[in-house]
Amino acid sequence: MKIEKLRIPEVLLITPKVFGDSRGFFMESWNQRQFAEAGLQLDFVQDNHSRSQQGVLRGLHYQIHQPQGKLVRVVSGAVFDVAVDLRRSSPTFGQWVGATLSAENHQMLWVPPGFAHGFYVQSDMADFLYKTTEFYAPEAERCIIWNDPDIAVAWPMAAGSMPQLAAKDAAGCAFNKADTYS
Ligand SMILES: Cc1cn([C@H]2C[C@H](O)[C@@H](COP(=O)(O)OP(=O)(O)O[C@H]3O[C@@H](C)C(=O)[C@@H](O)[C@H]3O)O2)c(=O)[nH]c1=O
Repeated sequence: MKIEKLRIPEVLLITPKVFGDSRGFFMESWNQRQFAEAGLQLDFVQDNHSRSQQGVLRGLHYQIHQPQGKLVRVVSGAVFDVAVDLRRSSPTFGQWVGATLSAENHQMLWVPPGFAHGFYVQSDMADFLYKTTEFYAPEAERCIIWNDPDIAVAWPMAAGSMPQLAAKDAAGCAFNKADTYS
């Protein structure tokens, strides 16, 4: 398992070792010891699975209380996955990083607590799996609008095209009015 820091160094891109053979493949999708060696002692409490069709965008989501760390991956299809730093004390506050996660590249992203998270589905369909370090807390849920001009995520979609959004995501908050972390 290779664990790399991205431009925002707390966000990690994980490339598992994939053992292919005539039956298919095997990989470890989570290894507590290797994350501990990389400085992250994580206790996951929830595993989630969502399926989305092409053009769906979910995000940019976070929980202002009980902030969740998320270890995210794709087991069918491909998405562009994004983490936005919402920690006011951080030198990268308001910045984003992204990576393409797919069933083909098997890569995972570690999105730490203190970040908003979202993804855009590029394949016909995508199955998205993630582990979280805190339970779902709907009253603490917040959403920043996906196309906020200050954050300016470079979503891989044609200029002027609109993603498919949940009503709550279409009504997401502007970054400059959003609740953030200290
Ligand atoms: C996230 C979540 C939702 N739900 C329920 C609430 C709702 O009725 C239904 C669909 O929820 P949502 O529309 O919020 O699902 P979704 O838009 O997929 O929300 C997720 O988006 C990605 C980007 C994240 O980062 C996640 O943390 C989470 O916010 O599932 C749970 O029961 N537990 C959960 O942990």
